[in-house]
Amino acid sequence: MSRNTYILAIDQGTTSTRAILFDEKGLPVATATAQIEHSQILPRAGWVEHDPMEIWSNVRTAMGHVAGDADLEPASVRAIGITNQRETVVVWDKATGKPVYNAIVWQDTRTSGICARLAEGHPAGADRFRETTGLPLSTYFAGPKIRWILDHLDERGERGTERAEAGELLAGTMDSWVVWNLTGGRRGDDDGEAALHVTDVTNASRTLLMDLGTMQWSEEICREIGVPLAMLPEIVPSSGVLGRVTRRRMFGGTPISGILGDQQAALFGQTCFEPGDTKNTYGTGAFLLLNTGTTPQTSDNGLLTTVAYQLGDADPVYALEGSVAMAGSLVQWLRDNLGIISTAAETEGLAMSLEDNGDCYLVPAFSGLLAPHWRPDARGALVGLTRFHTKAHMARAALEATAFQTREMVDAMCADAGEAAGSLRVDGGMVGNGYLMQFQADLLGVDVVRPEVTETTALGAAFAAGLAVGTWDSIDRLRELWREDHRWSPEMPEEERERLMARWRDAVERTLGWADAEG
Ligand SMILES: Nc1ncnc2c1ncn2[C@@H]1O[C@H](COP(=O)(O)OP(=O)(O)O)[C@@H](O)[C@H]1O
Ligand SMILES: O=P(O)(O)OC[C@H](O)CO
Repeated sequence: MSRNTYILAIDQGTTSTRAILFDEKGLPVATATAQIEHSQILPRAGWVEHDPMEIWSNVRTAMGHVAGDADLEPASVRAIGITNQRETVVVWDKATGKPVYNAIVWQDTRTSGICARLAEGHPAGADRFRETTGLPLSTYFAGPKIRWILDHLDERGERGTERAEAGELLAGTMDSWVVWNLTGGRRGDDDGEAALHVTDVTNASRTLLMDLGTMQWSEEICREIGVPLAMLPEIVPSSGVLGRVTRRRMFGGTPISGILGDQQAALFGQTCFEPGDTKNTYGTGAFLLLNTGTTPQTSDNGLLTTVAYQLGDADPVYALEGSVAMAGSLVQWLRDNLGIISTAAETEGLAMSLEDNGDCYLVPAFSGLLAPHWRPDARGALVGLTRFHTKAHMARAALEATAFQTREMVDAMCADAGEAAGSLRVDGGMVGNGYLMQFQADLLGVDVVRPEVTETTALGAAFAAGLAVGTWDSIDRLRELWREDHRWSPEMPEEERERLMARWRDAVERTLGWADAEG
């Protein structure tokens, strides 16, 4: 293999960490990929944590697998790109590099009280920070999670707030944590290298703390939420050399030149560079992003305004996003909690064994509903059951739930953008399910298109990193690398599509108000 030819992408996701090597054609090198799962720590209902040290260890192990590829010379890796589960936060001690608490995961709802208190009595309620940040007050985002950790330390007499204000504690999303460790980590190891504390604009735009207009932390909102500025990372563009891997580690000296939150990375990997380009990722959750160009667009229909990417010192590009928490995770729930399937892929055959859905709907509001409803008080429901129903109906209802939720987000996007969607580019673990993809095309009434490389998240991070070091000279070159693999076209009559949507909306209504909004 020739030198300086590859880009290494590290994809630190909700359930696993992947390391994938890409060549100059944007194709993964099959012998140099690794995927390692980490523990999901569920201390009580609604709480979800990860062990940051386990994740860091998995990053190193995954990189080790890639480095161990028999044909690879480490020096032929030209740059590293990082992509990550967004909103999940780590707070760590700057001096020791040790986390002071487990990472609080994006799905975790323990901050419902903090969010409700911040919204209470304010004329705009949960939308009080939307104009500045693009986001509603919700347990989903990172800022209130950081505040929760500081409160927790204060309650235990561990001076969380004081130490954060003094810059002794640092906070960051998973990108910050991985970069900190790759570039030096614990001080005092000591070859004089200082670890970097940075985050990219896309991750920062998910904290509820960043001003979308200035791309800087909003001092006012940080004060309101109670997150000291001294503990926050520097915000950097998504593509640009920000530092190098410390000399004492694997791939020592390699530039780190791309960071993107995973959903923005998938948008980038799908080469959705033009305003109007849209992708949907079907993984643990489902995330629909629409490129809206260089002006942030506010949603009147329950979507988020977020940063799509920023290349060097160019103007940032924005997106509208619809996020739903439960998609593939609902299939996992059928497998792990109910035990009615043994693999996720089985759902396809079960769904196809039926002529219709038997008027049965499964609304996965397990921890409330995110876009476009934003209802923390909703809880899951299976409606329409009779003695006739079987596990095949449950499997089909679980798959269809993902398609119905996607259609709700697409409808919101069309209402905001004032135009109907063209085709939809798709990726993520569930796109291997032909039944779901056909049903999605039927329900949307547009083509659903899967690319050849479905690891679009990792690919997006590789693209961002490679652009910065000259592997690719422009986004036009990246566009040429995207290739279609499969297309599903709508076959369902319009009347049937709308009948099914009406039944779904009715089912959703029945889940609202079941739980206390403050958890
Ligand atoms: N053939 C399939 N049919 C339905 N769901 C699937 C299928 N294959 C994988 N999944 C679901 O996709 C998810 C994994 O997708 P992935 O993109 O790897 O997720 P993430 O990156 O969020 O960890 C799992 O929740 C799994 O249940
Ligand atoms: O790690 P994933 O693929 O489940 O993505 C998680 C999202 O970034 C949460 O916003």
